[in-house]
Amino acid sequence: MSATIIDGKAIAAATQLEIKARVSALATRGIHPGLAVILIGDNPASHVYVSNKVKSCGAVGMHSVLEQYPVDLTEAELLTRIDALNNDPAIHGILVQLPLPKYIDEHAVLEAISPEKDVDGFHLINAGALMTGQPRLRACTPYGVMKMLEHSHIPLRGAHAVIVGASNIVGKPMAMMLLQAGATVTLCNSKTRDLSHHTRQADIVIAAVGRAKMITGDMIRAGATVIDVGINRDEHGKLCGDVDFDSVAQVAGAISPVPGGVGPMTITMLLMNTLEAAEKL
Ligand SMILES: Nc1nc2c(c(=O)[nH]1)N[C@@H](CN(C=O)c1ccc(C(=O)N[C@@H](CCC(=O)O)C(=O)O)cc1)CN2
Repeated sequence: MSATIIDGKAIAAATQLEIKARVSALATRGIHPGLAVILIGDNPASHVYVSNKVKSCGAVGMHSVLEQYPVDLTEAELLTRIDALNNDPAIHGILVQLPLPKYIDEHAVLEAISPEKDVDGFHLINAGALMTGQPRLRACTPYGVMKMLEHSHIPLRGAHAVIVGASNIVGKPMAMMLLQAGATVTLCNSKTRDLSHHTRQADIVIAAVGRAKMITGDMIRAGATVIDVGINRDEHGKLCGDVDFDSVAQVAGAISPVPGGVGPMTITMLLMNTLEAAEKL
């Protein structure tokens, strides 16, 4: 293996120390950042993620509330809860864990969260602010990737970044953040012809497509930086990313692993957004 490992766990730990210090500073102004997490249904992975979010709040000295509802909660009931949290002065950040049950309109729910408390950065106002170069609250996963690149001193200005996956949560906001940092961005999707033609030209590849190990070493230019956003299970049921780590690590200059890469940064940037929302008071 020749690639340097971009250790998301270590970067997350360092960033959480900074957040903790800023939380203490806010306490001197009588402000205690608070996060409300809403979880609907019994998706086991979602349960793990929300419990890690709540634990991480405690670790940096933030207040959190976890509201868990059965899968038959109606959309109207959910909107009523969001409205109450929008008006709760002890709550600075609200997130509704995705995916939602199919019968609930995700867009309606995300737009119901006050943009000032939208610590996932998914509200149209926050997505639009990012798009027009005036970022407010930013989507946590791409925000975390930007921190990882910054921490690893990967040059972005003038670099060619290829993103594989164009979701609202990762691919699209990632493209906007990289563009704003001066990168030339290619945004690929599931219908892109000859994907490796694009990835082989990249200085930076961001894999966010949701297919286990689909980015292989032959698709990567020697020395490129590869960030793996995927969370999948391989044929043995083991957690893996969208990147075939073993073959890509032979050619890449730097690579983030799964687990221990982008995942811990997603949670850390949620804390950062909650802090930033509270600091604006
Ligand atoms: N409202 C939201 N829903 C979802 C988001 C989101 O940002 N906001 N993202 C994903 C899930 N997610 C956070 O919610 C998330 C996924 C994975 C991790 C993580 O730390 N993964 C670990 C491995 C964990 C494991 O063992 O399963 C790692 O990569 O090291 C954190 C957060 C969808 N929903």
